[in-house]
Amino acid sequence: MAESASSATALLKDELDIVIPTIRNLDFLEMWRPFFQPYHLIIVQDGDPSKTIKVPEGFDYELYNRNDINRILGPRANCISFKDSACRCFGYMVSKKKYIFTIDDDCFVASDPSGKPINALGQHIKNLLCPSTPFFFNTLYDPYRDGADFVRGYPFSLREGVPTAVSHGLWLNIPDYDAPTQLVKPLERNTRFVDAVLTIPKGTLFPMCGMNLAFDRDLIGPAMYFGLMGDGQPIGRYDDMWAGWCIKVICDHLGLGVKTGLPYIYHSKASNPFVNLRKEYKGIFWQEDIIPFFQQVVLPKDCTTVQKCYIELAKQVKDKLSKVDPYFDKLADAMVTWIEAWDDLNPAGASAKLPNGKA
Ligand SMILES: O=c1ccn([C@@H]2O[C@H](COP(=O)(O)OP(=O)(O)O[C@H]3O[C@@H](CO)[C@H](O)[C@H]3O)[C@@H](O)[C@H]2O)c(=O)[nH]1
Ligand SMILES: [Mn+2]
Repeated sequence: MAESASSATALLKDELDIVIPTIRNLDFLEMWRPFFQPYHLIIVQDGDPSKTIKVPEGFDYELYNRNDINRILGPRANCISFKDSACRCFGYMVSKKKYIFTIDDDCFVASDPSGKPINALGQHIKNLLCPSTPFFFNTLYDPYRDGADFVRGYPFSLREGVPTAVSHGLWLNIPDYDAPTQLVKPLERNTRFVDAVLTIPKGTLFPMCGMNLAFDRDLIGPAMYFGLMGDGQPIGRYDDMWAGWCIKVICDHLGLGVKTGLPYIYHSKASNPFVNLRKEYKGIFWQEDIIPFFQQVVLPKDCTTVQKCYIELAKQVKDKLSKVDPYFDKLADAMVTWIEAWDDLNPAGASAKLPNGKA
């Protein structure tokens, strides 16, 4: 029987939104009901806005389609992707909560090796409420976990850790492989459950997947822009990757932590590798320039807020990546538009206790 988060016991019930990008009906929520029901959902409906998305009874949600995005953002709506899961970042922008958990609609409840259903949301909350250790690697993994600690030789001056901004979960069954790997290994399934949560060390980038991801919106929200993907764009399936590289250099600069590992979800279906190849191929060779760019990024000391960091990053993208392809010039402008829209919808000091409801 799944351990359920009743309204009374649901951790961060009024401080966390669940953001779901979708082009399908949301029947998958039935299996998540024991864990998700107490929480507010923000559904970002992609594709045809005239299509009706069915949400199972009993969930508290707000739903935005493309007409809503255009109405709310006006001309700035062009920074939100269309016909790509990148549209989910609109949900981050309109949320009024401190925490976000985002999950794909083909991600089901996974079971741990004992067969117990995994409360992925509960584990993300644990990860976010526990410090990270980006400055010195603890070889016994998460030192704050019951039954573990800092090992001998770990500097005591670093044992307080830093605030955790991002919790990156993993996937059983269909792994998040790129199209070439998917084509070479069509039958490969991830059956390996690794019972660990790791802080990604400072100065190390990672490939962030958006299908099972949580973050502290107050600490890093403005940098969680999923870029220009999908319709009318030369690239797709690099939405979460781009956001992951941006948030990691900013977290490193601001002294915030990023964790990966538990929780697992069960990724139920593989998207079409041929369609994926068409979306990804430019990214596969562009990233050989993008990664060295992010590895050399230095943010000035006076970049003391996420917005200032992000605007500075956009400038450097424009200066140094536009020569790779004019797309990056457009992307850099969209990064600035995103921050303008974010600050419009989230004026500094606005109470996080605002009621739910359509922006
Ligand atoms: O045009 C679209 C397509 C899909 N969605 C919604 O987005 C998620 C993910 O869709 P799907 O599971 O079909 O695709 P995956 O390849 O498994 O997605 C993963 O790869 C990355 C693609 O960027 C991403 O990080 C992962 O999500 C579902 O909820 C679809 O309903 C959409 O909104 N628009
Ligand atoms: Mn999927």
